[in-house]
Amino acid sequence: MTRPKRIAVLPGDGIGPEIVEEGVKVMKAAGERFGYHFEIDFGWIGGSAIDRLKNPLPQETLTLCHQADAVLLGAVGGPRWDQHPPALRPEKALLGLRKELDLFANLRPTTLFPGLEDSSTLKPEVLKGVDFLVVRELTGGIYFGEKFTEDTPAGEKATDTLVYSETEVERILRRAFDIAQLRGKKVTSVDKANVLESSRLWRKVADRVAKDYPDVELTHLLVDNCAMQMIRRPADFDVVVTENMFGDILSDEAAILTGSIGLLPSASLGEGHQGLYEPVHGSAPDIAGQGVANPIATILSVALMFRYSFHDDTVAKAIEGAVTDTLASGARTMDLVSTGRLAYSTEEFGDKVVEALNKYQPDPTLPVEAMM
Ligand SMILES: NC(=O)C1=CN([C@@H]2O[C@H](COP(=O)(O)OP(=O)(O)OC[C@H]3O[C@@H](n4cnc5c(N)ncnc54)[C@H](O)[C@@H]3O)[C@@H](O)[C@H]2O)C=CC1
Ligand SMILES: CC(C)CC(=O)C(=O)O
Ligand SMILES: [Mg+2]
Repeated sequence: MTRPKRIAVLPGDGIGPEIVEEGVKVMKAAGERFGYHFEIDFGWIGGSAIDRLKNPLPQETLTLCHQADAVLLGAVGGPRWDQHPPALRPEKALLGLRKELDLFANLRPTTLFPGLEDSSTLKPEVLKGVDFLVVRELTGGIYFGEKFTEDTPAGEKATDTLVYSETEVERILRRAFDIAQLRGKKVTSVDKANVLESSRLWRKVADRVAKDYPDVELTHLLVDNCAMQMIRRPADFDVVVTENMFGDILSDEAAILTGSIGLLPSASLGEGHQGLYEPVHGSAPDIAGQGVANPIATILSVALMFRYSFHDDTVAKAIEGAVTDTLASGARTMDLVSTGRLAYSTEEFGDKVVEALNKYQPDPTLPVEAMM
């Protein structure tokens, strides 16, 4: 039996096309091995869409995404478009797409691959046992609030507003608690309730929601303290739930626990099965076009696509296992390589993962990942 799936693929800007090519390669290899047939539609987004169609998020791209079972995205943005007006910036497309598909829950898993302890700038003993999930609210908060600039006697004045409704806060907290029940049963809710009204609402809702999950332990942390604890005692965290901007910042920090931001995947989900899968990192203009970007974050995002949109943990685990095996064989991209060792190109690493995927034997003793 072949399972048909329609995938919208949006390579975007900078290293986006390079890493997405490897993600698609692994997705197709997984499809061949595990009986999926993919119909792939490529779409323009971000700066490349501005250049071609004068619109960072063209209607045809939105239509492809609406029709798809899942969306795979590279990254958007770059210095070329940094002076554009707000509505014509590449990043506007990403925010618009997340909002349009109502993907309010951004899952950003942080785990340490065996053998990569030396790639992190932190001490190996601090990293032992790191395995947590940042659940970031993705369609509200300061990135979506009213913003404007005005001329005043004190010069130009710029305003960004941070707004959250109880409904928005409750649905992301419930998602975090639901996931925690399937993991380590610990939720750390991160806010700035000593200063922000929106955070006081967040904390009040978190306390109320927690009453429905008596088996899950809730801890509140102020975001500044959380930023510190995350690198001081990272193995203590299980599910970290927070608002949009705090989650954006904390998840980049979390990348350093694993060795590189080139390793962190993400899944953006709403109420249904459809999801947007993309690396946590950006378009990395500093290394774009050189064939040296780490494709692992994108490949692991494909694994999350199988897990969350196709509810197929076997394939997700096979892809994750293939990445683990490839790293165990000593293959490293430039961001992970230790001095004196040879780095694989983006393409070579992708080929290695496909090779490992074709050889991968599932471990029958491993439990099937608990899924929502
Ligand atoms: N989801 C998205 O599309 C995102 C887009 N951006 C955009 O990307 C552009 C660059 O932003 P930055 O702040 O430089 O963040 P970035 O994440 O693109 O890069 C930060 C650093 O990490 C490195 N890096 C990132 N991904 C890598 C990979 N796969 N392999 C090896 N090294 C990697 C880069 O070379 C750079 O030194 C900006 O225009 C920004 O707005 C930033 C974050 C997310
Ligand atoms: C446009 C930005 C909000 C993208 C970003 O940094 C992210 O989602 O991590
Ligand atoms: Mg970010």
